Amino acid sequence: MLSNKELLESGTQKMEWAKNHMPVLEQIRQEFAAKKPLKGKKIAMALHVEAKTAVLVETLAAGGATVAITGCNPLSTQDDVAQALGNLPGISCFAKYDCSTSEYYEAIDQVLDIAPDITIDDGADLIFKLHKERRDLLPKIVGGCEETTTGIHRLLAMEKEGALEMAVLAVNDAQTKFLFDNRYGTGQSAWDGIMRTTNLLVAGKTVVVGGYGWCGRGIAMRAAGLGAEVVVTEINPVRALEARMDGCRVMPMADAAKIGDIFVTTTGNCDVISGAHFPLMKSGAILANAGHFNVEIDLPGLEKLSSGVKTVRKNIREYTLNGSGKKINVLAEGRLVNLAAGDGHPAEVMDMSFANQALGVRYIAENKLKHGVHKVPAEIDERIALLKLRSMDVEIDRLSDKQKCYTDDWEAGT
Ligand SMILES: NC(=O)c1ccc[n+]([C@@H]2O[C@H](COP(=O)([O-])OP(=O)(O)OC[C@H]3O[C@@H](n4cnc5c(N)ncnc54)[C@H](O)[C@@H]3O)[C@@H](O)[C@H]2O)c1
Ligand SMILES: N[C@@H](CCSC[C@H]1O[C@@H](n2cnc3c(=O)[nH]cnc32)[C@H](O)[C@@H]1O)C(=O)O
Repeated sequence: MLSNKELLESGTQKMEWAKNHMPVLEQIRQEFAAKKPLKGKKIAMALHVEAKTAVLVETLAAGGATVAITGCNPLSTQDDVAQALGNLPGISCFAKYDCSTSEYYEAIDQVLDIAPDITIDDGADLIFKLHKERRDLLPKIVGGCEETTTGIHRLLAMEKEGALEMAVLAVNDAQTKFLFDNRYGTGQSAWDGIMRTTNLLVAGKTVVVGGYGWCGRGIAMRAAGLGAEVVVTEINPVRALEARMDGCRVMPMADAAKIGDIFVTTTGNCDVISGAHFPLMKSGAILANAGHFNVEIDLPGLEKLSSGVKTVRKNIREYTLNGSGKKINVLAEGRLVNLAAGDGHPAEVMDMSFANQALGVRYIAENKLKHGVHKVPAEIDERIALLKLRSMDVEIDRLSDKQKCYTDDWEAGT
C-alpha cells in the first residue's frame, strides 16, 4: 500500500501526463485563468475520478470556481489522483476506490454540502439526490451538465413528467462528445480494459457486442480490427441493419450466447445478458460491460445458477454453473470495464468531452437558462472541433463567396 506522499506523487504525475495530451482543455484553462469567468461559483461534481477528470477540475478552479468532487462509479476512482486533487487549493475530493453503496451516497451528500451553483454529473446521481433529498439546495442552482447517454435519457424522462427543477446541458449530445468519446473512446478503452485484465488473445475469437449505438459501433469496429468475428445483438431494427451492413452478424442474444467467446454489453439497459443465456454459453466465456452501471449483465441471476464463485485473476470472477460445471468469467463485477479495470478513455478523446464540460459550465454561468434539458450551443461544438484540428496540425478548406451563394441558392439546377 502506498503512503499518502507516494499517492500524491503518483497522482500528480498522472495528471501532468494527461494535461500534456489535452491541448483543447489547456487552451480553455489559459483563458479561464486570465478572465476568471467562474469567479465565486461553487461547482459540485460526480465524475470518474482519474487523471483526465482532474485536468477538468483544475480548469474550472483556474476559472475562479470552488470545486467539490466525488466519483460516479464505486470502482473507477484512482486513489492517487483523488489524493493529488484534494491537495490543490479550492478543490475538495471525497472519492474513494471500492467504496460501499452507503459510502458512495455519503460522498454525494458531502459534495452537495458545498451548496453548489452548478453541478456536473455522469449518470445524474447528483441531480437525483438534489430532487429527492436535498431539495433545499435546488433554488440556488443555476444549472448542471450531464456527461453520458443514459444520464440524459433519465433527465429527459424527468423533464417529460414535469419533475426536472433545474436547467441541464446535455453534454453527451454535443457532436464533439459522442462521435468521439462514445465511439473511438469506448472502442479503444473497453478493449484496453478487457485485454489488460485477461491477457488473452482477441484474434480468432467470436465477440458478441450487445447494442450497436455509438459505443457498440466503436467496440465492434475495434474487435474486427483485432481479428475477431463480430456478432451484434440489437432491439432497434435500423441499428441492427446498420450492424449487418457494417459486416457484423446479427442475431438475438439467445443465439449469440451459444457461440460467443467474449461478450461486451453497451446498451444502457438492464438484463441484456440474463438468466436464460448463461447456461447456453461455452465454458470459459468472458463477460464485460461497457454501458451503464452494473445491471446490463444480470449478476444476481448468474449467482443463482452457480454452485461457486471465485476470483481467478485481478478483476475476474469465475462462476461455476450448477449441473454442467461450465465456467463463466465476469470482468470488473459487471461495472464499466474500461474504467473499473482500466484507465478510461484516452486523454485526447476526453480533451474534447471535457472541453464541452468546461465551456458548458461557463455558458450556464453566463446565461440564465430555463428549467429543462438544453443542447450544447453549436458554436461551442464548432470551436472545440476547430481547436482540436489545430492541435493535430490539420487544416480544412473554407467556403468561397461563390460557394456560399451556390449552397444557399434554391433555384440552381442542372
Ligand atoms: N464505457 C464508457 O466509457 C461509456 C462511454 C459513453 C457512454 N457510455 C454508456 O454506454 C451506454 C450506451 O451509450 P451509447 O451512446 O452507445 O447509446 P446509444 O443510445 O447510441 O446506443 C445504445 C444501443 O443499445 C440498444 N439496446 C437497448 N437495449 C438493448 C437490448 N436489450 N439488447 C440489445 N441492444 C439494446 C439500443 O437500441 C441502442 O442502439 C449508455 O449507458 C452510456 O451512458 C459508456
Ligand atoms: N456513472 C455511470 C455512467 C456511465 S459512465 C460513461 C461516461 O464515462 C465517461 N468516461 C469514459 N472514460 C472516462 C475517463 O477516463 N475519465 C472520465 N470520464 C470518462 C464517458 O464520457 C462516458 O460518457 C457508470 O459508471 O456506470
